[in-house]
Amino acid sequence: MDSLSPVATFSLGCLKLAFPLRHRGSLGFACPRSCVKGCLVSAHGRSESTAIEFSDPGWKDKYRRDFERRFNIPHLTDVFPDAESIPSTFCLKMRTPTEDFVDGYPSDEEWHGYINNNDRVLLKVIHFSSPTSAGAECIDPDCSWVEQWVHRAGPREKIYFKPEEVKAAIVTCGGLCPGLNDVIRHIVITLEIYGVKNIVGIPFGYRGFSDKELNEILLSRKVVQNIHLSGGSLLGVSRGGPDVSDIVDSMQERGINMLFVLGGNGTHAGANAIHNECRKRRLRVAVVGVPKTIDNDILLMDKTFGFDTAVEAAQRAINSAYIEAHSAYHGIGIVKLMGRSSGFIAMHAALASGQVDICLIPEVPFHLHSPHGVLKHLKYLIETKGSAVLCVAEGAGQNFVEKTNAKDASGNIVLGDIGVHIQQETKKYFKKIGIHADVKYIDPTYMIRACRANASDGILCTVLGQNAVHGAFAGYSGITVGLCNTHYVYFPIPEVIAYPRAVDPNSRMWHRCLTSTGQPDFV
Ligand SMILES: Nc1ncnc2c1ncn2[C@@H]1O[C@H](COP(=O)(O)OP(=O)(O)O)[C@@H](O)[C@H]1O
Ligand SMILES: O=P(O)(O)OC[C@H]1O[C@](O)(COP(=O)(O)O)[C@@H](O)[C@@H]1O
Ligand SMILES: [Mg+2]
Repeated sequence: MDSLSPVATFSLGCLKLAFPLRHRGSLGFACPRSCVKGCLVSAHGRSESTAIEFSDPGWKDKYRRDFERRFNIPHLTDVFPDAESIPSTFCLKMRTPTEDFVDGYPSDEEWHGYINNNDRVLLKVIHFSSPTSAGAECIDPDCSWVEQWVHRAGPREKIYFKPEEVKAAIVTCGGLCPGLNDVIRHIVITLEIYGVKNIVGIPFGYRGFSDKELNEILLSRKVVQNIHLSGGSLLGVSRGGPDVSDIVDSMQERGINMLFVLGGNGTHAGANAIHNECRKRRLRVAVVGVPKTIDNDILLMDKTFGFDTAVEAAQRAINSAYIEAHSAYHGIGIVKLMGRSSGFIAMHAALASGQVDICLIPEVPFHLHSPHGVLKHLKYLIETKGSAVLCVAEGAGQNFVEKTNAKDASGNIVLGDIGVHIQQETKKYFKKIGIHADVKYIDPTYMIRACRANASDGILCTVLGQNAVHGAFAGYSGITVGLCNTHYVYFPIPEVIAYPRAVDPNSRMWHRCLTSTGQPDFV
């Protein structure tokens, strides 16, 4: 059993069976047809405590109700039932930016383009008719169709913050990712359109809340106008930092009542904890996340911003490896790509380039030296094609490299270098079998994430940034923004970070990758 696989447990009377979910991304289901009584499998593939009797004709309603409860997005009125709303100051008809609304907010005009709070987006759009369909995500053994609706993102007609009373802060945490500046820019621009004048950036991630040497960065449309033209983050990023209670103390001191948090799963865990702490202290604060990670390891969304750009940059590294390998006598190009526990970058870059013969990802175990291992296949490729390109995700094959037992400041495990290991083993192997091989190793590491967002990511960042602000003004907190089946939605944070999203080896995408590389099973 793949040790990375989350496991769902199904109760069968006094028997408990465990089935690997093979990283189905969501709603993975692996219950045998004989299973008459199962547990609710959550949308993130985890078993829930609520047992569902599939023989009960009302089980679907029960499932839907539970789903609605889990995907409910927290709102200020949950804690402050008397919180009053005002008509939105955001509109599609453009105002003069200098207008001060001296006569009150322009609510008497006919503004259009608002989202109704009851608008929903379908989370899953495929009706799998059988659990054996490729990539099937089923709830019950018959793979019945159950609609799962999530909340549509966008501007609401009523808002819960008066713009002149808002102090908004933006913080970027974790590793860099193309598009951070684009998101910052659009958060600032949209806040200004609502009428917010007090906007600050917290420098260097969560650390900026506690480090007295670091000052807030004042933000305005003028300051952010051109920041999207370069990669990185205007505000800086960091891992580690103060604990949640110190962060909320600092927010209180600074008077921050809207916090926009750009980061990956760690950052979002922090954002959710900040949201909970604010609720505990009964602070009228909106905490809204925007998922950032080149690894694309956030659940339930089509993709995270920066991923496309990283794939494009990774593809360029693969192309160089191909040219080197193809131009050398018995050339072998090895490329190591980022992807801590998810092989999305490697898989997509391999697919995009069409030049990869072997793609190795953390989700799919492989052997190096066995008769069906990677090295044997490299020999076959050299003998038949004359050259070969291998691309490996950094989290793959960690069983072959020495454990470092080290963690970074955020508590992420520091991985062993699988790229260098494969390079060395390849050289040794070809020397041993007496076949010439010219091995070239490329590790583009930070080059794939320190770049400026491409056009597609630029648009994604723009819409995510805008929707983050709409969500905060609408009074939601503890939420994040995502792209779901090409529509923009709000998710409650815990649902998207329950565990890292990973490539499903049974998915069509991985099969397409295998079709493209032509690689066999390496076990
Ligand atoms: N479980 C957690 N609870 C609170 N904060 C966290 C948690 N995990 C990580 N963080 C904080 O979030 C920030 C970014 O986390 P990290 O894992 O480095 O990057 P990413 O958000 O990209 O996954 C760090 O400042 C870290 O201290
Ligand atoms: O050297 P750093 O900054 O720790 O970054 C390395 C990690 O950052 C990533 O690019 C993205 O990770 P995050 O989403 O946690 O920022 C990983 O693929 C990689 O393992
Ligand atoms: Mg992370």
